[in-house]
Amino acid sequence: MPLTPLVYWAQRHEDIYLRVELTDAQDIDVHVHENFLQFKAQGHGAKGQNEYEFSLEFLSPVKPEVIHRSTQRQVSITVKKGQHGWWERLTLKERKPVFLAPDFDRWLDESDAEMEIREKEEKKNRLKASRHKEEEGFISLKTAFLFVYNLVQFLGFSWIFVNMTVRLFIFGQDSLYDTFHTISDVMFFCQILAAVEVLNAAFGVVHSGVIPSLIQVVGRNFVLFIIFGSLEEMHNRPVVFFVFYLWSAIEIVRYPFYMLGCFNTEWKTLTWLRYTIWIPLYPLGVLAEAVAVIQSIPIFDETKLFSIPLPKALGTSISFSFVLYIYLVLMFLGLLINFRHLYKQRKRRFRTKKRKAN
Ligand SMILES: CCCCCCCCCCCCC/C=C/C(=O)SCCNC(=O)CCNC(=O)[C@H](O)C(C)(C)COP(=O)(O)OP(=O)(O)OC[C@H]1O[C@@H](n2cnc3c(N)ncnc32)[C@H](O)[C@@H]1OP(=O)(O)O
Repeated sequence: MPLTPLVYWAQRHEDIYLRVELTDAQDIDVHVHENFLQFKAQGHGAKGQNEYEFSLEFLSPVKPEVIHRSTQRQVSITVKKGQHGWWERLTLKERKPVFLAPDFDRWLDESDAEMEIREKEEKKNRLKASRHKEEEGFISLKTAFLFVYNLVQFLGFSWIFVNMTVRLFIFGQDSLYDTFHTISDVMFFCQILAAVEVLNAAFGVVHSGVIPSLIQVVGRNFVLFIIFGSLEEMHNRPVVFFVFYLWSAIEIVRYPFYMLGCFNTEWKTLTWLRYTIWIPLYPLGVLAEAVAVIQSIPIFDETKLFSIPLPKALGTSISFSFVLYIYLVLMFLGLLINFRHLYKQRKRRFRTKKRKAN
């Protein structure tokens, strides 16, 4: 014959807690329907090892989900109230069942329970506020980092652009022949640093595309380090002037635009320039780079620099110019990808602005 275990109870505004005095309980079966709870389990209770069961008709309906957890000493049951609120008693009948008693370990009266809710909410708000502070700290660190990065690049490219322009006015055509000697150190610095842009895009620091940034940085550094840097014969060619001038012309607009963006500010003329002057500059820049690559092909063939040695049976070596022919095709593809990307950015930017203005 099943016996009834001792059951202790307590409540909060949202939950009912039941503690069933059964040790080593097994085959626990708890069912809840509307305001009815039924419990059945095998275990060691007040009357020794036996099957124990009880049922409760709650004061109000409860939610059907019920959580129970059994430990060596007891079975804990949590039932969610159907509606948030305080119950004046647990059961529908005013006379409480004899096996039921208050759980003084968890007992709180209504005002204490309200205080508990308030404390929990305050704790949550404090946590939220500290998270918000952390986020703000991270954002200001990110803004500071981007601002300094953009400032350094802006100063570098401004120095290049102004220096080349002044030299062009002073020395005329002669200045085209010694661009590499006067400018290359700063250009090397700026272009190595530009690798940061690929990392920024890859780690989501800024909303730039990774592929367009990679094409831009790899493309420029290939020309700078391989074509110009490794061939002394290229140093005095006017093509260096055109490549450097076209690169720096966009950057003295792009970096100040980003600097203002760091503070959610914009200057309309600068925005328009950033999203417009690439239209002539990009094809011209790639054209100038292609001319540099084509000019370097006979030099690589002659000097055999970077040529790839082959096994004797196949011939002596493959000239690096073979790689350069492939690169010329890649340049064309890179130009298409970045042109499309910049066109989309331009459309997005001006469409958003127009919508905001309406
Ligand atoms: C896989 C490798 C293969 C290699 C193959 C090589 C082939 C090579 C072929 C091509 C070679 C080209 C070489 C380059 C030549 C030239 O440069 S010619 C001169 C003219 N050039 C240009 O006009 C291009 C200039 N470059 C760019 O515009 C960029 O580098 C870009 C990656 C091509 C595009 O920029 P992107 O960042 O995607 O667009 P934006 O609209 O400007 O930015 C998006 C948002 O991100 C914010 N942001 C980006 N960077 C920063 C930053 N540093 N600081 C702060 N904020 C930044 C920006 O504000 C935008 O924000 P929202 O407006 O809020 O979206």
